Amino acid sequence: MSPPSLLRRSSSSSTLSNITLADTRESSVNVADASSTPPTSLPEDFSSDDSELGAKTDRVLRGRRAAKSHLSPDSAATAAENETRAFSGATLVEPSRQEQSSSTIKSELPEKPEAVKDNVQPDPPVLKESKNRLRNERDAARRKSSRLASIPDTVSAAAAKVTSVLGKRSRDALEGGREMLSSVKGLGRRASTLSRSQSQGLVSAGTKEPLAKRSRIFPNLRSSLLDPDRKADRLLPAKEGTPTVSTITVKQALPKKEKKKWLGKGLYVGQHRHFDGRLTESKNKAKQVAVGSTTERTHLPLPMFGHSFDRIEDRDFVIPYDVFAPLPKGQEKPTSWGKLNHNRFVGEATDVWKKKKLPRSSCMCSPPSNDGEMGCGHDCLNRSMDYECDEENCPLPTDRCSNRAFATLDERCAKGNKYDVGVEVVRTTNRGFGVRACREFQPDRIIVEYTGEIITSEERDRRMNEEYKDNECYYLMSFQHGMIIDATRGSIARFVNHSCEPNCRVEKITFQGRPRVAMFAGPNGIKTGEELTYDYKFDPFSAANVQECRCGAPSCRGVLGPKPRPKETKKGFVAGVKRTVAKAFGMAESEESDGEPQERQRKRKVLKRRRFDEAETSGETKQKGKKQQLEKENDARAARRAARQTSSSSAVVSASPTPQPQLQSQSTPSLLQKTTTTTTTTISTRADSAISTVEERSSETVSLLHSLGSSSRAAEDKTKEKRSSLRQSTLSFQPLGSRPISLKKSPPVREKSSLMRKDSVKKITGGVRRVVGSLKGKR
Ligand SMILES: C[S@@+](CC[C@H](N)C(=O)[O-])C[C@H]1O[C@@H](n2cnc3c(N)ncnc32)[C@H](O)[C@@H]1O
Repeated sequence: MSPPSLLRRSSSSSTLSNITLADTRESSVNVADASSTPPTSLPEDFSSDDSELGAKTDRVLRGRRAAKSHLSPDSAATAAENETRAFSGATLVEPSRQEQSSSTIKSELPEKPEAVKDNVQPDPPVLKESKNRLRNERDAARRKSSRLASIPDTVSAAAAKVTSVLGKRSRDALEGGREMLSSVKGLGRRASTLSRSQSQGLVSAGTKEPLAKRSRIFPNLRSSLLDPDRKADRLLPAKEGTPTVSTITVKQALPKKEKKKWLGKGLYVGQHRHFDGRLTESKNKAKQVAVGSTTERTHLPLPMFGHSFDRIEDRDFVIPYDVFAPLPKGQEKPTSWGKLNHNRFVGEATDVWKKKKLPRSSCMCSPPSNDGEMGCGHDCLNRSMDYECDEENCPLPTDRCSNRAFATLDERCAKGNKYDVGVEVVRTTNRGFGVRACREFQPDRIIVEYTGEIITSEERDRRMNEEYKDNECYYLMSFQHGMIIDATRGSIARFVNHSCEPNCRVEKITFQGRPRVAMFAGPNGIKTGEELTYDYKFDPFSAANVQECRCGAPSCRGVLGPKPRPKETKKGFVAGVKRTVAKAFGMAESEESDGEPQERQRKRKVLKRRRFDEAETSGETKQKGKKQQLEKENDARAARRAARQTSSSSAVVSASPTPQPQLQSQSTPSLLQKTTTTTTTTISTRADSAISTVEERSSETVSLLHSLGSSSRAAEDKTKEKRSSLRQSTLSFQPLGSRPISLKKSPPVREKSSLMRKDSVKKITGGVRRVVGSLKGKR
């Protein structure tokens, strides 16, 4: 009978054990050692009564099993017995191999001492020597075992590193692999994973169901590794007709094959499988038809491979317009900013506003014929007059009218979320705070309203002198009726910086009878992250207020506001210097001045004089003709009036046969004098009233223009031109800087309507005055 130890070794379940067996000299004690793998099968003919050593080893072994499976030593022993029966050497090892391995080991191992052979109780010295030898061998085996065990350790550590950079799914896979490795390690040493799993209640003695449930990724592999019996069972074909306990257990533990559940919603849901992100929608549809794919994508593509072709090929790609990228939290915030999201009239401005109501306007647009097209385009009367359409002044429904900027903005801001607001304050490198877009804005789209306190110019001066005298920045902008928006307490738009090549523009629009100022995207639109800028058209009023511009645009004017006009042209200056030098040296004036021959200069002067004379003459002639005509008319009118008076006062005179002209001529001096005086007075009175009438009427120009309809288009075009020039003055920035403003009173702000009025009034009054003057002169 072969020693139990040898058989125990030969029946090790793991492949590793089998390999080790051929060249390792291990004793029975080695098998029982804590550091070695517990045997999984025992020979059928093994008996614990064979020797005390064997019995001892067996007890130790049973004790360990009990500890690992949390069973009492007795039940462990029972389990071990069951296991012994179940995992017999015959079951696990092929007979030929078994024989071979047994014989190999037998031949390699030293013969048992005689004492052992003869007597079951060996002599103590012999036993001691034997024990020493065994201990040495055991140490050697332990070293080898730990070397083997370190391999899975290294692999496991590497796996842990990889896990940290992978996604959840990949991490799960690796986790499974790692457990697998530790199981391998456990097989080599002490099956640590198994015992841990057992301690966690994942594997119970009877069933492996919970563990099987947990290992979704490699259920078979993992459970077989955790359960060495099962692996052995799988590796070595069991004897026919000898179903073992392990076979039954494995069948029970087999998990159900789980079916992957794809997501039912997400960004790409609905796209067909052959969808190519680089193609247009129509091309994609065509491709789908060509491929014949009808399957819709019901899951998200993995993000790590998304746009990989663009990255690999270093190709540009467009981010969708609705990308929203706000700044991360913790940005520097401006101090001393009182937020005010609507205009507030302050002090006298309220009265001014109440007195000077803006006229109403209305458009006559019709809905566009094509579906989806928007009405109230450039030819909308409201739009051309900078009025916004609403239910009362526009016949189009809201969703067909494109002239509802402020209504849209109000709706957007009411939502109050960051995306709809779309702008945020940002610290710039060299211009203090600025405003950036955290989303994209289409061209001409309204972005943000410029609001603040509406004050009169007097209040502006007071504030500049008293409240803001130590400020570095001012937030004043021209408004309506000579009033000013002071956005020191105002909306975020006050932080928008100037640029000589701006991406936004500022417009004043009358919405429901009230003027409002807002920033609109320029013709190129605004991209996410761009800083908003507009041209301040800054009026510095004096050189002291001129500020250096740091916009960095290629066409930067260098200063905030219009470029300063050069005082003297280089040509004139050079010519002046030349003249001075010539005079100083007593030289005759050079033949050429400013590079022009004197003769030509003289001719030019003569020509100029002649033209001037001609113009004067023709003007005089015209004036003379007009005067004569006027005189004739006046005379006739006076004569008629005199005749009427004469006929009423004296019948004699009327009855006299004296021809009318004579009578006229007789009475001419006194009558004419009187008439002329009356006429002059009447004309001058009329002129005054005409001026006032014109002034009154001009305020109605807006509504008149509207009623004129198509015939007023030409007038509108002119108005448009004027408006563009007006915007410059109306929406220019008020003087900034530390200069006390009241010292140099700012010129009155010219408004659109007032400019129209003044121009037309000037013409009319000029004409009337000329006529009156000529009449006076005649008199
Ligand atoms: C209405 S504030 C704009 C917000 C201001 N940056 C702030 O931090 O409050 C106008 C002031 O900003 C500065 N600024 C704006 N645009 C500028 C530019 N292009 N170059 C230099 N300074 C500019 C000037 O000091 C100007 O007086």
